[in-house]
Amino acid sequence: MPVPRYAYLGPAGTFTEAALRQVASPDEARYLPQTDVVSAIEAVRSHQADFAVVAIESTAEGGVTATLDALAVGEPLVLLREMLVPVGFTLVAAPGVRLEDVRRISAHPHAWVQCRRWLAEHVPGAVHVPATSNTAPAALIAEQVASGGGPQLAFDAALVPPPAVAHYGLEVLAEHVEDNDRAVTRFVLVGRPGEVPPPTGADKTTLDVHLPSNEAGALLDMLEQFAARGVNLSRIESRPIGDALGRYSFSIDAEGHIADERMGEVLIGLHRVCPHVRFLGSYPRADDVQAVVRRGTADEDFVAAREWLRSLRAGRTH
Ligand SMILES: O=C(O)C(=O)C[C@]1(C(=O)O)C=C[C@@H](O)C=C1
Repeated sequence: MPVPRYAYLGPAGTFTEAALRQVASPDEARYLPQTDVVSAIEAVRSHQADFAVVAIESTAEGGVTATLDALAVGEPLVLLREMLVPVGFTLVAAPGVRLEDVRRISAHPHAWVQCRRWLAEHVPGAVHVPATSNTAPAALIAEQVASGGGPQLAFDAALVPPPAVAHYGLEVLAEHVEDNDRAVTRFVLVGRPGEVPPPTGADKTTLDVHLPSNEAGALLDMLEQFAARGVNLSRIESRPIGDALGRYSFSIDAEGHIADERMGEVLIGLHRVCPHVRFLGSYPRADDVQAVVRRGTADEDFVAAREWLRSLRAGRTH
């Protein structure tokens, strides 16, 4: 059996790597670090990787737009699993730097927003130097230290995941600098379409849907497909399609599995009323919360109703 290859946002020590470790240990898989989520997703499309692990949603920012946009177009891919990683940050620097000397802080844009209040209070006026990942600046500091001082860095300190501190041998300026101690990021395992993971009773289905242009009530029509079948949504976001102003696609996470009768009926309904529906997979929920099945929406209810219709069509009257 060939060793499965996983593309993910590196370098080593990112939260994305923590999510990947929940899927496959480095002893049984090849980890392929990438500089951004789009490259990780494209590595699967180009067959350089078998799977990608990417952030899709965070308690700080909602949907990760780079991921949503990369999944919405191009060769179809599917989500196979979701992983949750608690997120917190440590402010680090090269040895010798003091907190009062810090003016420029390197951080992934999502990390910066998650520490904004702490930074405004403790390092007022600090300038954000955007980084490609949470550990990219850590690797640069470690390189500079290893090269005995090397070329000057464009920043004085960096926000990094706590496990990266020991990995890169960094100096801690402050711990727990995150504003929300319940921050979580949701990651997904992305693969090429094939078999859909079996239903577990606690599943999610991800879709990308376009609405008919210039039609009053089109959004309501689309949402009614879910509401009428008792399917709850856990995320819905609009993203520009890009071909004209005012044209948006809707990225949706719905509770349930495509194998559930009610979800099947939702997809049939969406196919009827929406010009474009991309199925991005049904997969087990990381929190294992079972879907609440509203009265009249269990599999048996749909099967019985279909049987009743069949008998009416066959000439019976009840
Ligand atoms: O995986 C990482 O460490 C990242 O840098 C990425 C990322 C993200 O894309 O949202 C992951 C988790 C945190 O919410 C901040 C940044």
